[in-house]
Formats: sequence, structure tokens, C-alpha cells
Amino acid sequence: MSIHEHDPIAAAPDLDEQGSWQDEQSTGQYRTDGGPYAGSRGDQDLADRVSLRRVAGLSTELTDVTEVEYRKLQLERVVLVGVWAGTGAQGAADADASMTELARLAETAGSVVLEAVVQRRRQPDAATYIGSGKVEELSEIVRATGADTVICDGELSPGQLRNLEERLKVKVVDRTALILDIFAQHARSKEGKSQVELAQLNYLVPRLRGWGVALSRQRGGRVAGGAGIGSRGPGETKLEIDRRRIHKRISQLKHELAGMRRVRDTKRARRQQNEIPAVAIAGYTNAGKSSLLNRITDAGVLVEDALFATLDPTTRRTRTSDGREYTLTDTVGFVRHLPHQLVESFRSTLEEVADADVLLHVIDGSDARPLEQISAVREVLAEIDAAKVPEILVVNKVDDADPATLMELRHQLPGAVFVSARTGEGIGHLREILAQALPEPAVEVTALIPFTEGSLVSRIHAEGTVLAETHVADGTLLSAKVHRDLAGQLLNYRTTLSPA
Ligand SMILES: Nc1nc2c(ncn2[C@@H]2O[C@H](COP(=O)(O)OP(=O)(O)OP(=O)(O)O)[C@@H](O)[C@H]2O)c(=O)[nH]1
Ligand SMILES: [Mg+2]
Repeated sequence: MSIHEHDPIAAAPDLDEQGSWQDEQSTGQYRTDGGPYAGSRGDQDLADRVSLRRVAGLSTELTDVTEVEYRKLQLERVVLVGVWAGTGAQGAADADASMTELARLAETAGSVVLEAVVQRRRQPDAATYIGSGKVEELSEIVRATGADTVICDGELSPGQLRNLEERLKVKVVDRTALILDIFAQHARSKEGKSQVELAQLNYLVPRLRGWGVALSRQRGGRVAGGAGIGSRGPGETKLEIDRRRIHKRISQLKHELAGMRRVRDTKRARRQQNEIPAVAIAGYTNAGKSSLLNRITDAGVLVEDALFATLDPTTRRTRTSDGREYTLTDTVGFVRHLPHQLVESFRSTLEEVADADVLLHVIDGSDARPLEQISAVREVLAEIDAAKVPEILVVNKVDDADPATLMELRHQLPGAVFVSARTGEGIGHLREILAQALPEPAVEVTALIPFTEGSLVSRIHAEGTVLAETHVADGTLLSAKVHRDLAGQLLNYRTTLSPA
């Protein structure tokens, strides 16, 4: 079970009397009778006063004592803090879902979660994220649990981070830094490492002045393994590193990445020239994207029950059952509020998704809130200009999903394909659907189209690639690559004349 050494409630018994705490055991029930999430009263002050609420059941589960000892030495002991504006039971459930995800992220980064609390507020406090009065209570919890780090569920301003560190006397990091840290730990390829470092530096630049002064924190380089969240980054101390050097490193990284991008572009252009349709697998982190690639192509890509296990795209060639070749690319997963620094520096990787002919959008059917995963993924897709790519929704992990949820999903997502990458269920059907969705290879035609059929010429321009075009007395003479359908309609106008 949890590794609380001190129960914060017991350690601060008067908190309970003030009604500040609500210890919800794992019943899944939320108070709606004037408790923290009683939105109907609309009394923000009251809500503020009573709203720092424990999120039950989020402590890292440890199986034996030796593991506890080991982790104490190796890992950070963290308290999670969230601010949530939603109201009612739904608001409470949303807050808990967000905190559960934050806990998973923290654990993926190697931390032990000691405690999680949320405050209901209309918006985060401009100076201290949670209400200023709540910082004292949080400080109590930090002391009672022996935590050495507080992780806030959002992106905090440099001032908020500094103020909180000053008052809490422990390291404070935000969700963005946490995700950047996981990426830094998981990056394998040179390109991936450079992309993450660039994102980290862009995150760091506005936070250089003053941040960390409270603790005069020294940070190591990427190789400072085991030094905790935020320390696997490019490194920062106010005194040591001057801004100019960071900016120089940023341009150097951008230059390197531009070079790697050219290689990627060339490869992709070659595939496009060969007219091999490209399929990209996209979706929420841990949805089973790599598992699906492995299941369809025997790629042998790393599969892990961890967030952001995959950062580097893997492309494999494979064939439809009727023998047509296509490529399948597995790439980095998405998450709610994916830090924009990462989206920016992973842009070249994400272009694999934007340039694909078809998207397999993988959803974890065993997740408690699959529809939210879908909208988070679509938000990122829109950001990288991939919203236009035809998409096949693939609900994965049907072997592990709740049958009632699946039934509901079938209703909510007509057209989605339900599969299990683990057992192979539904994969045959998915391959059929995919084969139908693949664009037909283009056909090269040369045609003389009379001026009265101007609309055909427009269609060729819109739907195909014109290779040469000239106007002659009888009409428009052109050669173009067009899809099979259009080629059929041009049959009567085919000619052996050459427009060149
Ligand atoms: N029960 C079940 N588990 C699955 C299925 N597919 C994948 N998993 C598990 O889900 C976890 C994540 O799988 P991955 O294939 O690594 O997921 P991913 O989407 O590539 O994850 P990231 O690269 O981290 O974003 C692993 O523990 C898999 O074993 C499935 O069909 N059923
Ligand atoms: Mg993966």
C-alpha cells in the first residue's frame, strides 16, 4: 500500500476541524453537499477555504520494504498539487483524472508519489498557483510526508515557481518540466536527444532569472542520472550559465536538427516518388501504438507500460492482403496539454503524421476516459496540420476493456475498428479497412481535352499532378498523374500526341 510514514491528517488534526480536508477513501464517491466541489453555491471564497482536498489512492504502490529503501535512495519523493476550476461531481472526477495522470507521469519519471491534493479555484493564483493561504497547509504536508519535491499540475510562471520554492523550501516543478524530463530519459536517437534538449532549453530561457535561487539549486547536465526531475535537463544555475551561451546552444541545436530534417525529408520524398502510400499510427501515449505496429508488421519495436516509451519514429514497409505495398510509421504519443516546446521541436518527427495518406488513430479502450484521449489527440493533430489526413479510429485493448464501455464506444464511434494488439482480435478486419482506405496508385495519362470539357481540366489540376500542359487548336493537351477513377473518365480523350 502507500508508504505514508505520517498521516498528514493526523499530523495536522485541526485542519479537519476547519473543514479544510476531505479524506476520501477509495470509495469513488464525491461530496456534493457543500463540499469542495459544490458548485451550486458559487461562493468562491468559501470554496477556496474548504477546497484543498486529498486525492485518495494516488500514493505509489510499493510491494515490499526493500523496494521502499531502494527508492528512498534513488528517487524523489513527491507531493502532487492541482488547481481545478470545474464544478460538481463531474468537476471532481475531472480533477481526479488529471491528478491520476500526473501521478503516472511522476512515476514514469521515477518518483514516488506520497500525497496528492487539489484545490478548487476559479483559476490558479497569479503568485503562488494555489491560494496563498493554502501554501501553509501544503507546507505541512510536505513536512509530514518528508517529500523533497512538489509537482504542480500545469505550466507555472517563473514567479510562481520561485514563490512556491521560497515558501515550501523544497524543489517545485510543473507538469511541463515533468514531461520534458520523461522525454529526456527516453530519448535514444541523436535526433530525439537534440529535439528534447531544444525543448528543455526553450522552457528554461524565460525561467533563468531568479528561478532556483531560493534553494541555490545546482543542476547537472544530461548525464546527471538519478539527480531527479529537472536535473536531467541541459542544466541551469543563474550564476553559471549565461543567457548567451544558451542561445548559442539553441541555434546550434536548430542547425543540427535542420540537417537531420533534410535527411528525413529526402527519405520521405523518395517514398512519395515511389508512390508507396504512407500510414501513420498516432494516438494517446500508452494506447498501444507500438504494439499495433508490431502486430501488423513484426517490427519488434519497444513496447512498455510506460508513458512516452516511444520518441523516435519507426517506419516499416508492409503489404495489404492483395499485395499492395505501404509504409506504417509508429511515432511519439500525445498527452493532454502536450508542452508546446515539445510540439515545436518534434515538428519534423510529427510531419510524418501530417504527411501521411492515412492515420490510424489508436485509442486505449481500457482507459477510463477514452473520449477525452481522442479530443486531446485531435488538438495536437490540429496543431501540426494533420487534422486533414483521413483517419481510421482504432479502439485497442478490447481484451482488457470493460464490455459496457466498449458497447458505449461502438455507439459513440461508428466506423471505429475494435482490436486487441495483444491477442490479435480484430486485426484482420483492421487490415481490410486499411487496404480500402489506401490511395490507389496514380496512373500516368496523356489526353487532349476539348475546350468544352474545361471542368475535367480543372479536376486534373485539383486531384492529380500535371506533368506538362499546352493549348492546341482542339483543346488542352496535357499529361498528368491521376487516380484510377479520373483516368477512367479520360479514356475517350487519350492521345499519343505529346504536350512537351
Ligand atoms: N491488454 C492489452 N494491453 C495492451 C494491448 N496493446 C498494448 N498493450 C499494453 O499497453 C502498454 C503500452 O503499449 P505500447 O505499444 O508501448 O503503447 P504506445 O502507444 O506505443 O505507448 P508510448 O510509445 O509510450 O506512447 C504495454 O504495456 C502493452 O503491453 C492490448 O491490445 N491489450
Ligand atoms: Mg510506443
